[in-house]
Amino acid sequence: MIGQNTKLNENDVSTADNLTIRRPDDWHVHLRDGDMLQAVAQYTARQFARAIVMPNLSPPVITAAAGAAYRDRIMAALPEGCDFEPLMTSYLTDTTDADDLAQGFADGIFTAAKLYPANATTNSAHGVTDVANLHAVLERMQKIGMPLLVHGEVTDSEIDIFDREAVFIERILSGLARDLPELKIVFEHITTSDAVDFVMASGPHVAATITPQHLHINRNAIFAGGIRPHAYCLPVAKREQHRLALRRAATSGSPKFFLGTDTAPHEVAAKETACGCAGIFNAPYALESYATVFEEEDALDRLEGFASEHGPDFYGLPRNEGTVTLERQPVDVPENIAAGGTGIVPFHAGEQLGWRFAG
Ligand SMILES: NC(=O)N[C@@H](CC(=O)O)C(=O)O
Ligand SMILES: [Zn+2]
Ligand SMILES: [Zn+2]
Repeated sequence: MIGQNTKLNENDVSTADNLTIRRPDDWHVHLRDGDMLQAVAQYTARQFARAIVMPNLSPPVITAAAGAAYRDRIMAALPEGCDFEPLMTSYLTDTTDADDLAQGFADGIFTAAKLYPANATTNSAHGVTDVANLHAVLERMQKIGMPLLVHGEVTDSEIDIFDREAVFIERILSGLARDLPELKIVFEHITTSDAVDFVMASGPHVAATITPQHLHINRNAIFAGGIRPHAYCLPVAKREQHRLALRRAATSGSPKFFLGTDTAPHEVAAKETACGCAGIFNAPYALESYATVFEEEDALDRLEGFASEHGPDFYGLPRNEGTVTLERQPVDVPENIAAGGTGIVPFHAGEQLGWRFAG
């Protein structure tokens, strides 16, 4: 719904002063644990009603008991009575037990299960070495309607880092989708036109999340005038042609694409170092960042579908009640957000965005 505007036609999406949409969800977040969880959970809970919480803690969240305990720690990190629901995920390993996983899903502890190819990204050392090891687990997930979430990159060091997503589609994902046609698969944080094409060509059980950073930056941002650790995440940003394909997909109105920020906080000290961690912390200005892209693409009227409808529809969960409003007002993104000793540099640090989250 586009807000009333006294000066302009109220149907003119691109010039309205505010934008009110159904309360959105974030279908891919890293909330971490301990002090970092305490520092960052509020940012996701402020903008989103629900979030799919990644299980790549150290050690990873594998059992239903660990998932339930982590959910309790997340709620304890938020103010009393906070209206936010963390949706927990189980980290798949070579030895995941199908019965345990199905039980965790039936008990409402796990909403989905996450496939990290071993060593693909942060805290994925316990990930899956060969999807063949997961066959029985994936068949069970298909049967019970439990979504599979995928970090879609091969880990073969012989494969160029910019090709790892496309090669993952060829070598692994296309076979999975073919062999398990009813399995709900979310291809997480897609970064290439190859991924967009694959999702579009697949049946209704294959969807994808798209992050703000992959809509805003291409790989040049990582090397702009020097090496830029705060623009580095995995999968790494690709060429401009891929960014443009992602923008078309996100703003297309297709129910196969939905919001997943992949907010991935790392302290400054862990980013600005000889071997900096992968991950961009975008939770504090997530909706403002997406709204900027949708406005640039003349598609503000499609933000609600992407942010608040396609995700729950795919997962088979109810859409949220209530609304949030974005106002057309300049917002200065700070250089650093307090957390731990050195803080975190947020996405868009030092920039001005044109939308303000009004609650
Ligand atoms: N996206 C990232 O660059 N990093 C994530 C892991 C992930 O989502 O792959 C993290 O946990 O830091
Ligand atoms: Zn990932
Ligand atoms: Zn992630």
